[in-house]
Amino acid sequence: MTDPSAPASPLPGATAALVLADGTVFWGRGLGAAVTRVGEVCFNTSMSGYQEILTDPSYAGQIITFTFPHIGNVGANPNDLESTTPASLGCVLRADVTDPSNYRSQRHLDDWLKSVDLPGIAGVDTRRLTRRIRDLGAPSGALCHAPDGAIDVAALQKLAAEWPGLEGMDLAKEVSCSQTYIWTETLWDFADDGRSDGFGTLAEPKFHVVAVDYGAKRNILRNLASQGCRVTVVPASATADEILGHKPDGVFLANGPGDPAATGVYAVPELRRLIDSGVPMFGICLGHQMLALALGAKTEKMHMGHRGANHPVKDLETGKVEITSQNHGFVVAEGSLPSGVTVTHRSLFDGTVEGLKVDGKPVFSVQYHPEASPGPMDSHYLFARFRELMERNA
Ligand SMILES: NC(=O)CC[C@H](N)C(=O)O
Repeated sequence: MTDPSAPASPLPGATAALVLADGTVFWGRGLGAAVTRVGEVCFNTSMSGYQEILTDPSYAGQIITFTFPHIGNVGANPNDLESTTPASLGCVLRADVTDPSNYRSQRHLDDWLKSVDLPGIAGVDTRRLTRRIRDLGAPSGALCHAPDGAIDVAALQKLAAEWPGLEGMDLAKEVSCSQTYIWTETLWDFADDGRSDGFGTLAEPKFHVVAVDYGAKRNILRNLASQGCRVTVVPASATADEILGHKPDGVFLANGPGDPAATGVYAVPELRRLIDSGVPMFGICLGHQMLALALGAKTEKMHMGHRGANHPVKDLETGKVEITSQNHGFVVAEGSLPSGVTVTHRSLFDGTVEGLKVDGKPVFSVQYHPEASPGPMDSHYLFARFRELMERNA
């Protein structure tokens, strides 16, 4: 039922609204599933790859604003999914979704959003919303798609205001696999040009990697397989004994959603034992943050986070700058790093820690997403670096 005291929609025929905890309302036209979702509102500046972004499990608990205005114009297909069921909560778009025009498209974005139960809102002034997030930090918000226009702003504001926020939330346990499984699919073969399922299969594995699944993206596992690794994917709750019981040549710590400190409660003691075991380790994003916690450092919530495919990062060892794909709202507090841990990479946007290595041990990590799905492939060398560590350790 519509609350009569609620502000009237300034947009005739509005079928969706995004209401922030402070009462700010963005009216628009609904797309996707006709549902309401409540979470943190963030923004991503990538100009492509909306399907990979929406299915990245690291986005659990988040409503994603796309700053790029034309989303949906290349449709949707099954090859661009980073997970089967999206953990993100919905999308906020500037322009209405036009008919898809791309040879890889198999269905309309609106149709795909419906099939995975995700709501969207189009027609929003995403520049205004993004500036608000930049200036005031990522707010809680409620996104409602109601095809009959019955939108109760006061009720949505209440939902947003009561949402507890990502700090202290362990969401890895919600998106992690429940059973151990084997991954051997390799990267997309561009020679195939996307006209069929062009993923390969690892023929002769050279290494065995155990990947701890805090919310792993498929293209990370494909990158490992393309480096010759047969990957055993284990749940986030796996113990060091279980992981080492697989006799891995290397241990990979995946990306994932939520607050690393909350996830660390059960994972950190296990990671400490893995670091001491001398096995080569590589962590990405949440995996990097968890590694830092296991080394005795602290993590903290960022003001608005880093989300996009255009973030410059400097490799402090080579002096090279790589353009990276990022998605994180927490960061390792540099001042809390113990001696024996070296900062290897730094953000050229805000100077924050983007990479670490442990002196004298085959252990390193990055805060960004070197698989770059979507994004430039400047950082693929890190998967080769992990393989080289395993070669040297053999
Ligand atoms: N991509 C990720 O792994 C995200 C890590 C963590 N949830 C953060 O927001 O900082």
